[in-house]
Amino acid sequence: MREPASRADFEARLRRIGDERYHDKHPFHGLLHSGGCTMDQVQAWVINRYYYQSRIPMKDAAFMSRVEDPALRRAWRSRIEDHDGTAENEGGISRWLRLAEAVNLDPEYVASTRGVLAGTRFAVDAYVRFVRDKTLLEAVASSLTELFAPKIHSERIAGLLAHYDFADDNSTAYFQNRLKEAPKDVAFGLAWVLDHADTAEKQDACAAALTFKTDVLWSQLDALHSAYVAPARIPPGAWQPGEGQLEKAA
Ligand SMILES: O=C(O)c1cc(C(=O)O)c2c(n1)C(=O)C(=O)c1cc(C(=O)O)[nH]c1-2
Repeated sequence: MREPASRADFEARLRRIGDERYHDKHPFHGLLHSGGCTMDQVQAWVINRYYYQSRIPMKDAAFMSRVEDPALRRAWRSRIEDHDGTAENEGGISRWLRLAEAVNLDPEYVASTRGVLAGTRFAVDAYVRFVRDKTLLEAVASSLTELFAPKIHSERIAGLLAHYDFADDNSTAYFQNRLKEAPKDVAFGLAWVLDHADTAEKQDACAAALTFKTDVLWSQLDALHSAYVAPARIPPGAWQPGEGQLEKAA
């Protein structure tokens, strides 16, 4: 029988997956963060990325519906509140729609998810299904891309503020908040995975789940890049620049 890797080696294996495959290395993020995106491309990103945001609490609800341990459900449920909000706190979805307004998109249009690329839908829906259908261990492991998210959120805040007129504390509030919320989630998720992946096979399954998730993220940006960056090839039915605007440009 194969021995499982030590905790430290297993964690290093998971972190290497992020080093090699996380979507901070995708060329679309290079464009966005360096000020190279046109406003049409920024709008396309906001519209498509909303679909990911909108599905995250649904995948967390799918996860929780399968958890029998009340302590695990209690640790997990703040993820849903972070996105959907509470009576006291605005959630991430509403913050994302503030970003939509700041880039002159009609938030109702964005929330309708009309015009979202098929490639975005396929990738995001696959993530929700993965979490619904795989083991709880694989589901938690697939959330661990958030280990690598604070770096990209910091880069994004700095890049947007430096390069785009729409960027300010209001429009970047989503990312500012994630910097506060994500560390507690990922510390819990990582410890849970390290505790529960107690065989070599389970460790392999966790690595595969995290790899799958990096593919989910990368594929969304591939779809966006192919549709909206020259030579742009917008698929039938997808958002066309000029649609869903808050107000007509003067
Ligand atoms: O901007 C990003 O690059 C990024 C990446 C990820 C991620 O790594 O999945 C998440 C987020 N943002 C995010 O804001 C978020 O709320 C989130 C939840 C999850 C998850 O898998 O449960 N990932 C992410």
